[in-house]
Amino acid sequence: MNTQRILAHFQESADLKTRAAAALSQPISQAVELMFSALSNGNKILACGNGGSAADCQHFAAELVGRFERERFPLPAIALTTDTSIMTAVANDYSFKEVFSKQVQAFGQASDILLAISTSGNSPNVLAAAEAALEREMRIVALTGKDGGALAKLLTDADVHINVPHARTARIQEVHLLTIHCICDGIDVALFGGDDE
Ligand SMILES: O=C(CO)[C@@H](O)[C@H](O)[C@H](O)[C@H](O)COP(=O)(O)O
Ligand SMILES: [Zn+2]
Repeated sequence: MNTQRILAHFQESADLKTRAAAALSQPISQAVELMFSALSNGNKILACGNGGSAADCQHFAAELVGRFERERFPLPAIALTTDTSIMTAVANDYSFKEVFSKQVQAFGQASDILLAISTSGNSPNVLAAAEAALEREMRIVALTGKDGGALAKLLTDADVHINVPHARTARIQEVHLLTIHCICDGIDVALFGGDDE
């Protein structure tokens, strides 16, 4: 394979990360505050998304329940993407659109947080989960790209929108993962202190 193509991927990803830092640092900081406050009050975080974003949900839950960089007690985060029995039953008996919203209705409580990840902001099952979360008086942290899609329009002033300024799904996902690591670090700093206390 032509290595120029590989170099172009690295360059585009690095350029986007540099460009996105200024735009995203404020909403990422708001997401940390919202999540830390919810966790401190005994609430939990539910996460949903499709494909690569499903992997991001699991990655995030692993870092909260296990650990990120510091030794600490487990924090309650659940990826709604992992139980194949629930997902196949709901998809088979109702619709794929409801695979996350049924779980939000089952597990979500007022003041819990839904981490909704969609590069287009238009995945019907993520939108249904967001609607179910709002009905339950949960707050939403939305990770999107492109124009934020229909998800952007659902959010209220109490929610946080982290919108990656790019059109390419892979590039957006790469910034979503960096954002997730920033959030995990922010929660650790809120718990234990750090350079920016
Ligand atoms: O990882 C990738 C593409 O990089 C894919 O698996 C991608 O996540 C899937 O096509 C998703 O269904 C896209 O959904 P969304 O980000 O638009 O909500
Ligand atoms: Zn991907």
